[in-house]
Amino acid sequence: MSDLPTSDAPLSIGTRGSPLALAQAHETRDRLAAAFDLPQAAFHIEIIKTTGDRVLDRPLSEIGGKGLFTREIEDALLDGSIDIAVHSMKDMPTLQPDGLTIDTYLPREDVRDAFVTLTGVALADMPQGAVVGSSSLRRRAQIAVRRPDVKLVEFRGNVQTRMAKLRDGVADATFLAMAGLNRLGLTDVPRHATDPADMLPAVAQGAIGIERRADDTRMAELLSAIHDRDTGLRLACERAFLLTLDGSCETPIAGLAELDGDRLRFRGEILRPDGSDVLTVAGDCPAMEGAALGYAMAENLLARAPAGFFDWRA
Ligand SMILES: NCc1[nH]cc(CCC(=O)O)c1CC(=O)O
Repeated sequence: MSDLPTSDAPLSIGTRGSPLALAQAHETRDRLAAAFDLPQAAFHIEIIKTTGDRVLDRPLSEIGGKGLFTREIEDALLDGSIDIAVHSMKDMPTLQPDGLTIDTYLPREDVRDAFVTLTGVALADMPQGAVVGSSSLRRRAQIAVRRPDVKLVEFRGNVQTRMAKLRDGVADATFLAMAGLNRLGLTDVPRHATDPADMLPAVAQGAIGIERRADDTRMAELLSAIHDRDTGLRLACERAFLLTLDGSCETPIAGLAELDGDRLRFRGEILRPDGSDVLTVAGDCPAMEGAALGYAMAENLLARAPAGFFDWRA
């Protein structure tokens, strides 16, 4: 391997500064260090504040716009001040700006949503009229479908803030990604992992992707050493599904592709935000053909969606 990073010329890893983002950047650094037998000093972690980090008082769906958590980081890649950027793929826009690419994925964490309370019960066991805090359009719609009696309140913030809100009685429960809890080592947070067969996660949930300049062949070569092929195959399908639906809406979307031998099996759904309608789709394909399947699954939903399905915001 030519041209490995050194402590004099470290590889610069761009990331947001949240505890979860830092854990993901450290995992990326540690995997690269292990793959090439490099010291930590051969890497530099560059923390970059994004619009999504600055605006804390409004639901993200209200701020709107693409790339709330990514624009400033992508600018740093484009101007050469960092070499790679580590992202939660769940938060990534489906298309990257000209000149950038994501083709490296770390092994995927748990894809499930965790239903978090002070006691660890499931959503189905919550009392009538319980209050659930979530600012995710998808989770809110999925809760409304399952428990129309539940009262939904907006809820943002990191795990500690959310647990404090539960203790203060602001809400009885919230949803968090199992992946985040696991990556932060938060084993003591009472949670009930929801089976994806009961509630589909967000597209790309639990996946970390690494972005680089498209023409940076040195980084391409380095990153190929830590790429997880299975995650890449699953994400190709899920991201094609999202991309195809994306143009039309800010509609709640869920989807999950899983490998079964040499087959990829996908399930997806779109919902009305109030939970009054859910359309689901499922299919499978050879593992290498996930992008075509994701596209076809989305086209299927678009063809079946009743008039006005995507117009809820108007
Ligand atoms: N939207 C925020 C976000 N982006 C990624 C994760 C969790 C980790 C992951 O899914 O990879 C979270 C927090 C959450 O949903 O609980």
